[in-house]
Amino acid sequence: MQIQWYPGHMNKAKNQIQDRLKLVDLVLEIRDARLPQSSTNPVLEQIIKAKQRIIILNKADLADPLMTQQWLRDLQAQQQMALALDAQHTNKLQVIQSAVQELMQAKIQKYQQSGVRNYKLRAMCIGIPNVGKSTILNKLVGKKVAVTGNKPGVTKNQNWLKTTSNLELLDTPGVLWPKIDDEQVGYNLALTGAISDRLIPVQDLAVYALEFWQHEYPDRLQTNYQLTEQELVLPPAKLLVYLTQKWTGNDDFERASRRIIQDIRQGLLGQYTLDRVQVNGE
Ligand SMILES: Nc1nc2c(ncn2[C@@H]2O[C@H](COP(=O)(O)OP(=O)(O)OP(=O)(O)O)[C@@H](O)[C@H]2O)c(=O)[nH]1
Repeated sequence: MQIQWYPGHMNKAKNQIQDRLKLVDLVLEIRDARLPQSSTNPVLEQIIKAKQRIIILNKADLADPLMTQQWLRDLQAQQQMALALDAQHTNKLQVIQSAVQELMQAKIQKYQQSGVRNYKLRAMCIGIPNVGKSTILNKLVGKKVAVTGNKPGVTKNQNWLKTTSNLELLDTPGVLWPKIDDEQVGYNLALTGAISDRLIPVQDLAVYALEFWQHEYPDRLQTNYQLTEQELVLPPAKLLVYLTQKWTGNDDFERASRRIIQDIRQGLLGQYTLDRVQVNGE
């Protein structure tokens, strides 16, 4: 798989995030609920760890609800505050405000004890492209704000965006590039549209998706594509051949592959979570 990755990018992202971290009390780390693992960066994880953090599994409306619950339990078991969100269809993000107050309890108490009333809690949104950072920022602020974070170096003076509570947000979200040294992570990111699927041959992506659905959600695959029991268990590459012939009447594998990927993105194959929680013994 050819995915361009240069250490320079990583260093730049690392330095930018590190600089901005000094300005905030906490980090709102936005992940894709379908990819709680693949949509983060293990290297930058070390830097962020130093700060108080709330992990937001966004796009929960697209993810498998049972898996989301398992992921939340898993994160909470690691003493990590985490919540699931559908920022697209939720107007008020009170759930984030409440989590911030809970996480910052000790700091709030200190302010209160020293008689400071108009204290602010400052946060930064962080996340890989397309996870919903702008959507969340806009909704927390209550209006559409220009987000300049994806253009490194543009913003010199940091602006603070006010929300309806005592939370203020840095106007430049930190872009957390995914670390793609694992082929499966690349496939997961491409399937959800987090990275361009031109980076991976479309047929490979379709075969990967078929294999995943055969394994995790066979009923939906069977119903949606009207497969017999025998067809459902074909090796995934053979299943793609079968579907291609059925749909295109010829060997237009690319068209059939695109259809499968489109069906997944449009939700025709249901809610799904590509990163599975590792349960002990698995
Ligand atoms: N279904 C669904 N879509 C969402 C949700 N949140 C955001 N989106 C959509 O996901 C796409 C990306 O959202 P953005 O808010 O632009 O994401 P971003 O992280 O700021 O993206 P970059 O600017 O690329 O870094 C948009 O089409 C949003 O409408 C959600 O909770 N559910």
